[in-house]
Amino acid sequence: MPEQQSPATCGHNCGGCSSDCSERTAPAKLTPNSVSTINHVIGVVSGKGGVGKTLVTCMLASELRKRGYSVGILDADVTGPSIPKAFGVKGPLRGTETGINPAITTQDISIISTNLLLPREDDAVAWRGPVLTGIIRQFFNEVNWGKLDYLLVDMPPGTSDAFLTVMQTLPVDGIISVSAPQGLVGMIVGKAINLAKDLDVPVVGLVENMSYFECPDCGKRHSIFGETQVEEIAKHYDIPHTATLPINPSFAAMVDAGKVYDIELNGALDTVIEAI
Ligand SMILES: Nc1ncnc2c1ncn2[C@@H]1O[C@H](COP(=O)(O)OP(=O)(O)OP(=O)(O)O)[C@@H](O)[C@H]1O
Repeated sequence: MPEQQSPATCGHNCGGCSSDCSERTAPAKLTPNSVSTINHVIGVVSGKGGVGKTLVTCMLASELRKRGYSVGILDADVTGPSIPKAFGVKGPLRGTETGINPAITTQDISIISTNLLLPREDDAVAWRGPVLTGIIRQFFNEVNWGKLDYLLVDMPPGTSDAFLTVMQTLPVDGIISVSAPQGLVGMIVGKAINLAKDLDVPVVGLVENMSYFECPDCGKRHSIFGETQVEEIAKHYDIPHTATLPINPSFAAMVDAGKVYDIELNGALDTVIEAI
């Protein structure tokens, strides 16, 4: 949690202080730049790394786009960005007087990501918390997003600086949590859900990724990582909409080939899409 300041050291920066003092004001939310309007900001979070949050972000963006919405993705995973590769887009990006132009995929999805700003996509990013959070803010309010129905924010794993910055300074309408059917994952995902609730950000959906594997020969479903927990977690945390995704090697292959848009979901994420 943010540090608690004493009245003597108070800098009137409520976003960086957990004190519940009488002068506390809600942290101001950022607004997009003068050429941009964004109708809905949705965070995709997990708490635990490697559960498929980026894949789910890309799938949700693609599905929304296929339904005719204008969509952008803000890759808030500043040190481990993978959204551009999944869509097969590269930098460099160009700037204008109002801000930086996002990369646009062939399907017209706008993307901003650290990887689009680096000379080489495997260049390491070794920035500390304040720099990372500054970049996330700039990715929101110094990018020429234009008119977007949805901006999806792919969060880094965990609940540290980046998570707090997104939840407290971006006008997030709700989050979708991504989980996997392992007890440990469920517990850690719960931390992100609880923190979002503490910050008054509604959790609108839960996607359990790698929920099962369907044998391509006999069609039988196998619970590789354990039995599904999606309904149990949703009930426990009062999350209204759930969806499950199988383990499917073709998903990873499509991501690696930059063709995430072409993955056929066959309605797998419909309940969550309709919730946002
Ligand atoms: N359901 C799935 N079936 C097959 N492969 C998957 C599935 N979900 C994710 N993957 C693959 O697993 C890897 C990790 O997924 P992804 O990058 O989406 O996870 P993440 O939660 O965003 O990770 P990080 O914590 O690093 O941000 C990727 O190679 C991805 O393509």
